[in-house]
Amino acid sequence: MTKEGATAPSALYDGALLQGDLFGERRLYAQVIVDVPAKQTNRPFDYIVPPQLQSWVAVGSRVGVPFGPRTLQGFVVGMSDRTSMDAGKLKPVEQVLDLVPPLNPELVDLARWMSRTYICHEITALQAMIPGALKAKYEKMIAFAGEETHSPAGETGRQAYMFARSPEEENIVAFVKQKGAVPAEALLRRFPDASLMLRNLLEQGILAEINSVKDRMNAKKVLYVEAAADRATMLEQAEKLGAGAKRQKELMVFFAGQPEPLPLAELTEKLNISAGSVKALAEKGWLSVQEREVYRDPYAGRQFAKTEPLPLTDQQRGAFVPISAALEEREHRVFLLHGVTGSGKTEVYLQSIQQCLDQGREAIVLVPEISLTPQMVERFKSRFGDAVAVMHSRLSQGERYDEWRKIGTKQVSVVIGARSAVFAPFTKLGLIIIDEEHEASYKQEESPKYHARDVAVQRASHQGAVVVLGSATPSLESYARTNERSADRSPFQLLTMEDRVEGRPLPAVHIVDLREELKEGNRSMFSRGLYKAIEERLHKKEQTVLLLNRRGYSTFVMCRSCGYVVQCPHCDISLTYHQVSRTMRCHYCGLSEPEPKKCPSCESEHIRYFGTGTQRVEEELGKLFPGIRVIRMDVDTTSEKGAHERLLTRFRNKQADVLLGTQMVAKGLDFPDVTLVGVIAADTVLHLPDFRAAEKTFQLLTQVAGRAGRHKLPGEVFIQTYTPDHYSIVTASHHDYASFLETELEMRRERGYPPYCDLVLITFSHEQVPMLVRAGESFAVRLKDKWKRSGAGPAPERGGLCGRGVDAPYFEVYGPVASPIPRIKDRYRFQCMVKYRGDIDVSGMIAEVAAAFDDTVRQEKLQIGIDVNPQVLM
Ligand SMILES: Nc1ncnc2c1ncn2[C@@H]1O[C@H](COP(=O)(O)OP(=O)(O)OP(=O)(O)O)[C@@H](O)[C@H]1O
Ligand SMILES: [Zn+2]
Ligand SMILES: [Zn+2]
Repeated sequence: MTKEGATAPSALYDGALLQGDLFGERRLYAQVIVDVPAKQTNRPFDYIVPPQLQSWVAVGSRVGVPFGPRTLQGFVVGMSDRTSMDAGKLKPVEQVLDLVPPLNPELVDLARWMSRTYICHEITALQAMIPGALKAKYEKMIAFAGEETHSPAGETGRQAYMFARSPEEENIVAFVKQKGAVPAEALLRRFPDASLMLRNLLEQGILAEINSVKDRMNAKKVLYVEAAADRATMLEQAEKLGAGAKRQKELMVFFAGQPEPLPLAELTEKLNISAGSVKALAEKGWLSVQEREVYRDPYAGRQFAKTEPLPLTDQQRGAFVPISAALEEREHRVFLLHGVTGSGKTEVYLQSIQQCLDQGREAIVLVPEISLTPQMVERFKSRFGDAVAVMHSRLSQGERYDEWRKIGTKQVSVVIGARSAVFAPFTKLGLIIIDEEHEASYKQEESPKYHARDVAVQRASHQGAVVVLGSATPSLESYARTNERSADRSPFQLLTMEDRVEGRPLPAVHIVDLREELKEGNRSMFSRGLYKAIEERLHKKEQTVLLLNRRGYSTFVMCRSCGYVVQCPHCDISLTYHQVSRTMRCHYCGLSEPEPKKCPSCESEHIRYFGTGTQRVEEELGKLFPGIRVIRMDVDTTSEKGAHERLLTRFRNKQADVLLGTQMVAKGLDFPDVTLVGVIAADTVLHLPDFRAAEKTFQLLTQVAGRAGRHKLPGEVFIQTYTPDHYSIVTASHHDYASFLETELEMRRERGYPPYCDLVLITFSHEQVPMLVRAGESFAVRLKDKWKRSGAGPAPERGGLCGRGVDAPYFEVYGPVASPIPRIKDRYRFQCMVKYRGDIDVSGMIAEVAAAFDDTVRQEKLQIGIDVNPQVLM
């Protein structure tokens, strides 16, 4: 049973029961968003802040609050001395979970913005901002309800306590009383046979059951030992110890000369003594043992040699000066730094950060998870030392939590991390850098489906901070914004670095036509050119990087003789092969065709779906070059903690000739002896059913080519492909972003895709197809209706986007059609795509339509997923 009025222990009071009247002199109310992601709870609820908690509760605090029969975790999103509710009916905040609020008003606002923009519950956005360790864990606690509480039950509790009979019951009560509150589980572990007695005590009101919110992870604590007396006393007492206490004597002498506290573990190891000796001396009062909070430091013991700023090249200076000026002005600006691979973008970042720190402000650096390598971290740690916290998913939950805590306590002023580091709770943010800004991994694929780039811009505008988006291959969306003409969005400022530092040349790129190789009788996965080039590197003891892009493998059908890829006649997108039904399907319009037996273009029978893995490439390398040392880097070899780092370190130390891998070898690596890069098959991404396929191909090829010849030795690149004439491959081979951009923009304009419009993908899933079709169609109709009634005019004809001027407002709903992945876990999936342009509150409209489906969603188990500006169209 739950006791009315018994106040839960607060984390602040270390388990002691809170006391006192609910209303002190000052009335204070907290608006709280509770930990229930549902439509009914997607708004703040008012709670009374009791006087003893008033100095601890602030906007951004995590609290435990009663909600129905439960106690829930919640976030305080507002504070007020009045409430529009009936104050007499409001319940009090029970717990405050942190000494320092983990979020701040700016982040709370950001969560509201995310909730509107990405159509998600506010609690989902708030939860995304804190490390997993702080997500709520609910625990049943047993507390003493007797004389110490002033709760209504207090009196009976005390009386009942006097009637408590057995000594065992007395023991339990004494134990709970001493602890203040004990987790029910722990209590039963301590008194294994006491469940019946416990129930009695609860029923008599001596003990009370309370719900408590706990963190999943606690700060790590370590025992520290230090001398409890001065040097002379320690030595004097050491003399008095008998011969039997040799170890204790040693310890006393040691501590006589040791003014600083030492961790117990270190002490026992160093002096080879047992913890028992320490305990004995502590009991005698000569040593003191204390618990201290420590940080789990993933980089403990690592030395980072300090680096000094490099004198900037002219092009670096050209980029740095405007960034520096904006920082100086404390002006919110967004820069797009377009610098070729090896142009020295990192040094521009480092010096910009330095300036930001010199102003007493803070900086966030985002890098794609995959390129958050030790090398990258080292560059920042070496320049800024302990001021840097690192956050990525390969850290343990505890390590991540500790790195994050350093931000709140102002021990660090730079955070380098993957996507979610954009939420680092800095309050004096001056600069956010997003390296490789084109990377799809900046988009979170589960709710809240945010894009770190948009969040960064939003945060920076709020705090008057500068954003620098860096890339050798900027996304079309970002590039287009450097030419922004609409009144409601400010343009990004373009900064360009066209050359590598010290005039090092970009590598020479050879495109190899694999159809020719086959014609000449070469069935190996290595063309003759690439084979010779690898052989040469082995001879010269230089290194090779080989990229095998597995994404998209086995899904498209291609002719090995002529390179023809089966495409949808209506959509200009490759058809996807479905092995089970042996059919080819279009995921945009739903077309389905049987698998072809012969190439429709050249009649060859060498037409088949594509497939090859890194393991097979490794085997073949071994056969072709006996004794070759290969490091394979893919999901299989990097799943273990630290494996990624270990493999790269081995490669850097030249313990291997070839680094073979998936996308993870393409980014950020800077190894002086890599002079050859080979791409086994460049087409794999190209034929994904995705309007960004060409862009992704261009980016990947440019990035991986950029790994070669970055230092003294010149580099060379081989791109093997069945479509050597595709513009994304041709332009990548010439390092020609401008030409790629021109062609690709024209395609996007014609087909009506970003950056010429925005997209929202709405995915419906259900066990039955008819239900889905009905729901999808009704959704689309309602949405179109809303648009019409908004007075913005009739929806244009299909394809109308390209006919109109690129600036005219536009709105159209496509579908419903089957999703590219038509069934997941026995649920069928359909989707609608909204394309729009202009300052239209499409998120708001969709949210309203979705709300009308709430009942269906609940009753019929229909699921509706909404993805604003999706990166993945599956
Ligand atoms: N001003 C400078 N003087 C001398 N060397 C420099 C200078 N700036 C950068 N470098 C060196 O040039 C190399 C390439 O720089 P960096 O790795 O920053 O390139 P990048 O632009 O980030 O390339 P990528 O996009 O491929 O990651 C590095 O080895 C770096 O130490
Ligand atoms: Zn063919
Ligand atoms: Zn189609």
